[in-house]
Amino acid sequence: MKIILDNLTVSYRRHPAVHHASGTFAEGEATAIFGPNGAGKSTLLKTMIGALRPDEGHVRFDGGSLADIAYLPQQSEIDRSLPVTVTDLVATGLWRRTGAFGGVDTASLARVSEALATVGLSGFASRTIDALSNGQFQRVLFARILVQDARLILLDEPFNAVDAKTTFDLLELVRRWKEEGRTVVAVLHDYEQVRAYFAQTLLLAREVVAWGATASVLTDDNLRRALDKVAVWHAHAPVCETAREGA
Ligand SMILES: Nc1ncnc2c1ncn2[C@@H]1O[C@H](COP(=O)(O)OP(=O)(O)OP(=O)(O)O)[C@@H](O)[C@H]1O
Repeated sequence: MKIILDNLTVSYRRHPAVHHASGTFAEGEATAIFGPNGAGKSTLLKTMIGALRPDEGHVRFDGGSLADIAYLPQQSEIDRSLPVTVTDLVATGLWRRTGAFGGVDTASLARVSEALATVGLSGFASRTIDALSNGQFQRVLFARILVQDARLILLDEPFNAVDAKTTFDLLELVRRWKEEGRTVVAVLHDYEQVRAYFAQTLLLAREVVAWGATASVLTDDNLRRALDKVAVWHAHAPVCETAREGA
């Protein structure tokens, strides 16, 4: 499925965090969203899943819909104090098929077990999620994405505070998803990870600085332009005039 941003502006109290962004996330590609802190990366993902409403412009899905998306928020936004088991959490990835109260049948349990094995967590099925390390928890969330079987996978800083071995294993899963023809979009801060696993990059600094083949986007010149843009806008982002007209 292809995702098209059409002149997208998203604001917090009319101060734009994403400003007139246009472009296309290519189908079956792995695209990194790269940019300085405060560049609007998380805001863009939240708008793509429908959690934030644009002031102006649209997100369009070509060949799919919101229901085909698996979204992984930043770890800091997830409540890990809930007394749920690893199996319970991974099984929520099946809700789209079973409904929230559909129960977990034998076939579903088999899918959950298989996903846990794939992420190297066989034997963790009945642990509660508060008893996991950051890396183990992130493996569980990737297992949940596996059972979701989504065409579009959105990941927000998936390797933050995650150990090197887990990061490597989960990046290999990203590679597999791409080989399976899924569309993967990930917010990342690690330049080497982007270069090794993401053929496409969107460099965002509130506005689109560059978008295309990673090698041509992540140039010194573009990175400097991105930093300059965010430095100027970050502290006193002005009210967007077009957003104000629409408000
Ligand atoms: N709920 C909110 N209310 C008001 N302003 C917000 C809110 N969330 C984000 N912002 C502001 O919007 C801008 C973009 O934030 P966003 O989290 O999208 O950036 P980011 O590129 O994901 O940053 P980081 O790399 O630090 O996670 C920032 O200036 C931020 O302070």
